Amino acid sequence: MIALGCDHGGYGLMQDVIKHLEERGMEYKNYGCYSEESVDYPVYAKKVAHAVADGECERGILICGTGIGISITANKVPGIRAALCGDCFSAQATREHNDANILAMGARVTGPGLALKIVDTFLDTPFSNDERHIRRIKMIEE
Ligand SMILES: O=C(CO)[C@H](O)[C@H](O)[C@H](O)COP(=O)(O)O
Repeated sequence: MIALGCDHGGYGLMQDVIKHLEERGMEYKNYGCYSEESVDYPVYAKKVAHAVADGECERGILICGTGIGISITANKVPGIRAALCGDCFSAQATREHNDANILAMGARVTGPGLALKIVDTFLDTPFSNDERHIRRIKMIEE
C-alpha cells in the first residue's frame, strides 16, 4: 500500500501519479489534499509520514510545489527517510543506499513525464542490504 499526500501545488501532478499507480495495479491510500484550493503542506506530510512510520503503508509519495517543505516536514517523524528527487539516478540511489521510505517531488520543478519515471524507479528499486548502508541508516536512527 502506497500512502499519497500533496498540497495545492502538487495536486495536479498527484492526479497523474494516481492514474499511473492505477494503471500499474498498485494499491494506494490518498491522504489529500483533494483540490487546488490553497492548503498547508505540513498537514499532509504528517498524515503520510505517520501512515508509513506506523506500518499502515509500506511507502509514501509526497508532492508540493518544490518538494522541499513537504519533505522537511515528513523527515521530522521518527523512522521516516523522505527523499526529494528530481531525477531517476537519485531515486534509485536513495532506495539502494538510504532505504528511503517516502519519495518527495516538486510539481513546479519536475514535469509529469519525468516524475512518473521517478515514481517507477523509486517503487521498483530494492534496498541494497549492504552492510555499510545498514550501518549508516542505523546512525541516522540514533
Ligand atoms: O513548501 C514549499 C516550498 O518549499 C512548496 O513548494 C509549497 O507548495 C509552496 O510553498 C506553496 O506556495 P503557495 O505560494 O502557497 O502556492
